[in-house]
Amino acid sequence: MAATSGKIIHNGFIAKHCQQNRQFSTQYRRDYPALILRNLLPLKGGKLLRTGISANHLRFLSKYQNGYHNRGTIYCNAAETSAVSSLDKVDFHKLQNGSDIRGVAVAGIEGEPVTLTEPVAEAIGAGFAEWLLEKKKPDGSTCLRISIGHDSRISAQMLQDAVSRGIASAGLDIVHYGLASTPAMFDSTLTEDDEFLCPVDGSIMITASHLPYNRNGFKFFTSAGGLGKADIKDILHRAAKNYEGSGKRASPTVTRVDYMTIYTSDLVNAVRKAAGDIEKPLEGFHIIVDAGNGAGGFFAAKVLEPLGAVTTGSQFLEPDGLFPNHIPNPEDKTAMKAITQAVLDNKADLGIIFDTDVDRSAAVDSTGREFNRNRLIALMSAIVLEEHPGTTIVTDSVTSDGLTTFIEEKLGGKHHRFKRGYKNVIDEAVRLNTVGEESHLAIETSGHGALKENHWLDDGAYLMVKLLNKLAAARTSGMGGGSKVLTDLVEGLQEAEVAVELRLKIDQNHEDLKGRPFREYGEAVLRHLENVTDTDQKLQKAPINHEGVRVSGFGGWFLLRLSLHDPVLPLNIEAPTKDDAVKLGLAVLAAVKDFPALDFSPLSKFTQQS
Ligand SMILES: O=P(O)(O)OC[C@H]1O[C@H](O)[C@H](O)[C@@H](O)[C@@H]1O
Repeated sequence: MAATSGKIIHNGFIAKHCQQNRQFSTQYRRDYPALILRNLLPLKGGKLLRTGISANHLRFLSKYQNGYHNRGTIYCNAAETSAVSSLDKVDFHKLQNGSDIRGVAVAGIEGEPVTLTEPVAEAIGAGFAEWLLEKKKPDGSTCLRISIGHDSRISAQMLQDAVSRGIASAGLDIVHYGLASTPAMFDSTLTEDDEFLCPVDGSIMITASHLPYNRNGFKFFTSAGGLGKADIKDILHRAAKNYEGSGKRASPTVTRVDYMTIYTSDLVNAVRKAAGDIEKPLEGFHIIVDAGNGAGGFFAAKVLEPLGAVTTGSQFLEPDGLFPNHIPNPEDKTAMKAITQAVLDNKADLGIIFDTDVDRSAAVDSTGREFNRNRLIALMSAIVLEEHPGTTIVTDSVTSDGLTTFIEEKLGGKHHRFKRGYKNVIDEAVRLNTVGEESHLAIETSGHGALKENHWLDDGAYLMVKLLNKLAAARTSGMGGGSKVLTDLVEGLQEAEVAVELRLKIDQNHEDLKGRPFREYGEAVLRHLENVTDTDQKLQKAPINHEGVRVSGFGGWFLLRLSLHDPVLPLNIEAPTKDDAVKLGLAVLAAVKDFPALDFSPLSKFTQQS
């Protein structure tokens, strides 16, 4: 969604940030009475003491931090940032996580020292600003502008202020959006709207997606999309230099913009337009949202309700960076159980669940059947193939054989199974279009998904808008209410009785690595597995495969591959029965047990169960 019309700024004001002590304090401007916070939090000289913040205090702070209220000035240090001294030597490259930056931002968990300190974040902010200057090469008359948003994590404000100082040191303008979603941040690089100071030249989302509360990180965008691995490496390289250099300190001038107003009104307008310009196309539908206390709570009040839907029974809409109810993650079984139960208890038509930063989503129909993983891809493929017959659907590597059959035989499309990683999948769909193969959907089993019609924006909320369009259109054409229209669309998708993912860890300190990086070791395991399966008559290697070793046999399949981020070999097995799945597991076990640095105990355990 990229807005192009003029709109009114809400909450727009200028906030000047004062120069801060490099090691300790972060200044927040709030109109919540400073006294209340002072009573609750241990203060010393206008700053929080750096020890003894209890879980309750953190919870209070996490909720409090996410309001849009401003003015009164409070000096505090929301998250403890110095388990390592702030000027300790830092290996910046270890903060790279594929095409994101991630680290530990809150102290207190044993064995997880803080790596994302204020000085580190400040150096990263400066690194991104320098990278952007080099990319855009503005002439002297223009000043580049960067938008910054964050999810509900308790370290969000601390990191936001620190990256802002870094950006200001490079002389760029800064716009704060407050609590926002990752897709909204990308959207702000595309939207043309002077009043909202858009488009921005670059954008930063402060999030660590579904990871635990003590982690945090950064995602970066320009109008060309999310930055790739090489760009992140470059930014971290620059950050390391900034961190070591003396670096000039800057007091950023920040403009606050309620960008989520633009973003949500675009989502609302998309549904209205698809329904033939009806004001309340979802009137009479009961739809429940579960935001898992992440940033997605807006979807109930700002998207569904204006469209006429009833949202009672929605849960965990309040931002709470300690995630007290469940992990905001549609891949998590507890999270899916929570939304399913809410739909059944409230006799709702549909349930919608988001991850923390709303770039991933899943749904549940009125009978409690989940639309996630392969079923969500099947549903989205059905919708997109109705609009674009024959188009190619690009997915990640762990998708099922049943999905391929469904897309190709039932829907008449083409399934291009590529690699794991949302950026890989999106980039591949973009590439296919450039070489003449039409593709309109790139989607992962993780719940990430992007459409060509939506600028290839990786947006969990927009995926849900496509489902809402379908509900609204079905009712308009007299096809009856409820989510049956969606359930009917995935009719015929074959789903395996047994579907497991086992994650086999590589011990990086094991002598069998002989000092090699874990990736080399993992690749050696994969090569060996490939050779062994080549000689087994009962197994057939997938003729086209872009990642790891994918093999069919015993009516099912397995895929062993290297994790995108971790020293782990994830193994997916799908089969019609447990016995068949065990046979596939035993074939893998026979090959990997020659590698002592690999912890294959989850696989041994799986093959012993019958
Ligand atoms: O390779 P894995 O460890 O399974 O992780 C892969 C996943 O990592 C992150 O969560 C990305 O956001 C996903 O796009 C990706 O699929």
